[in-house]
Amino acid sequence: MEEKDISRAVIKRLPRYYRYLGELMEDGVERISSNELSGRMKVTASQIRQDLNNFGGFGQQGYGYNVKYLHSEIAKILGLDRTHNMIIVGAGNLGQALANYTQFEKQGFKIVGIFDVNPVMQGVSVRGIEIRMIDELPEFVKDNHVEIATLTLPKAKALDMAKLLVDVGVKAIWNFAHTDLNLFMPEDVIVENVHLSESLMRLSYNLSRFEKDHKQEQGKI
Ligand SMILES: NC(=O)c1ccc[n+]([C@@H]2O[C@H](COP(=O)([O-])OP(=O)(O)OC[C@H]3O[C@@H](n4cnc5c(N)ncnc54)[C@H](O)[C@@H]3O)[C@@H](O)[C@H]2O)c1
Repeated sequence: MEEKDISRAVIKRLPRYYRYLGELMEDGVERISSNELSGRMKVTASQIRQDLNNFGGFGQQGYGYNVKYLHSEIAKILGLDRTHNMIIVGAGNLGQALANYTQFEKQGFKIVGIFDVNPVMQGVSVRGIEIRMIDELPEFVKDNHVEIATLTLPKAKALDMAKLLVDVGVKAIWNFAHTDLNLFMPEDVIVENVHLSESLMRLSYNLSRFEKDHKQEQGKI
């Protein structure tokens, strides 16, 4: 399958296709046309065909897409066809909430360790995963083939921690601390910054716009 030159916009949409296809599989649906998928996802059928054609076209005229096949091909593209060992650094509210969420494991992201600097937390378990102290981290990363580190620690500590993690062999950082770590990391370190408040700001913008439009509509009557 050709995967080169897939635009970032398409890659960004793939997780959503993957989620819908997973739901279709759970419902026992074996094939789906781009029109049906379009109805469910509220994306135009031509956009769906265009997006999925990037990968050599999974669809067949008059047959539609084989849901299971498409799901597994997208999984391969997204690297979900294998397990990724992951640790959480910062075992506070957010770190523990992420550790308690079982869905990541189902998608192949296995939380193998949780780390913190607060000695009070040493040995406490979250969903059966023991919280360890940072001094154990370098050896743990090497021994457990840790690929991804989730950063849920204070912003001021994030960069130093990221550097330490990279030094001991972590390849990817899922960063929740409010700093754009990618700007400070070597290019071969993969960083995904997550800012829930940005999502909330988009919601707020849409809400304000809706209210404004609604008032204008009322003004016309
Ligand atoms: N990106 C987002 O959308 C989002 C949302 C909520 C919170 N946050 C951020 O996530 C971080 C955690 O938030 P929280 O509410 O869980 O805070 P918290 O205070 O409950 O937890 C932070 C934890 O990090 C630990 N810690 C401090 N220094 C450390 C170090 N050097 N190494 C390892 N652990 C260390 C603390 O002991 C504490 O247990 C904060 O930076 C917060 O701003 C981001």
